Amino acid sequence: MVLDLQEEKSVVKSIQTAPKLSADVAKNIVYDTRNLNLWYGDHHGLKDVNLSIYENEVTAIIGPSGCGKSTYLKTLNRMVELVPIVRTSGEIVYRERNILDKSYTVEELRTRVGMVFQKPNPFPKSIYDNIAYGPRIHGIKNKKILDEIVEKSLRGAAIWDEVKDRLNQNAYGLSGGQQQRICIARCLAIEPDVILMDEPTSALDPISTLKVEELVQELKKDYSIVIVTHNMQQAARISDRTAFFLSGEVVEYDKTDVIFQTPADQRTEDYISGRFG
Ligand SMILES: Nc1ncnc2c1ncn2[C@@H]1O[C@H](COP(=O)(O)OP(=O)(O)OP(=O)(O)O)[C@@H](O)[C@H]1O
Repeated sequence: MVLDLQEEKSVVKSIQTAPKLSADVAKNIVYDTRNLNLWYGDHHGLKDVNLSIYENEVTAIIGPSGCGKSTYLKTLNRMVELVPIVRTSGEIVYRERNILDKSYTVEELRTRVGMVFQKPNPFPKSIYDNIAYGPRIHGIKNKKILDEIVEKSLRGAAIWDEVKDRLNQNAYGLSGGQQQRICIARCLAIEPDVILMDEPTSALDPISTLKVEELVQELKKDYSIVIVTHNMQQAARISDRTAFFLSGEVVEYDKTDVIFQTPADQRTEDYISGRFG
């Protein structure tokens, strides 16, 4: 599909304006997960999960290995469907529509919900082409518009100053921390509504980790962020709400201060004080 300049501008405008419709924002809930159950074959991976994700907040998902954190995150963009043996029941209402309903296409969902993975995974392309990839798929070919999107996204991911003079160099030449911010910029280039992050700093050194954490704080002004982390200090530092998962269940979900200072459930207290996990 080739668009003329006027059409491209209108595509850009619709991508930029669509996700943040105020009429969508009943009670500021972005995702409302209702009685979600998930099975991998016979294994009951998520059990009656009820969880609301709020707009312009950072929501942390914590819990010991194998408790279902990544599984839950991957239901929010339906990536979990890539596993053929997966079955789900319940609802995940995103902006007032159930995304588990077959009429909701994955393609539509992925224009709204971006994802950043544990290991930085830039494409083996130039920095510029990494960022322009998504917009090009959406039909944007005009160089000036792509230039603007690339700069805005790299600025948004706090890496513009570091890469602006080498946009045509391969992204693989960057450090791990820089690559992760390129991946975040790539995510921003499609103007998502929500950003899902699956342990985005676990492969990074402490300084890069700090930069990504600062970035997450900045990004929540414009996006809603759900972050899976093993690092409880990180959850305490950067999230507004925290959900503690155990064996596929949400044991406790509350404001992060409450979870870390006055948890209601003994199992939460035991976990955050390092007694297990
Ligand atoms: N593709 C799969 N097929 C079968 N079982 C799976 C699959 N992926 C995950 N599981 C199982 O589902 C449960 C939850 O896994 P999940 O990866 O969501 O946990 P997690 O809390 O993210 O763990 P970790 O912190 O180790 O990444 C585990 O028992 C895991 O073995």
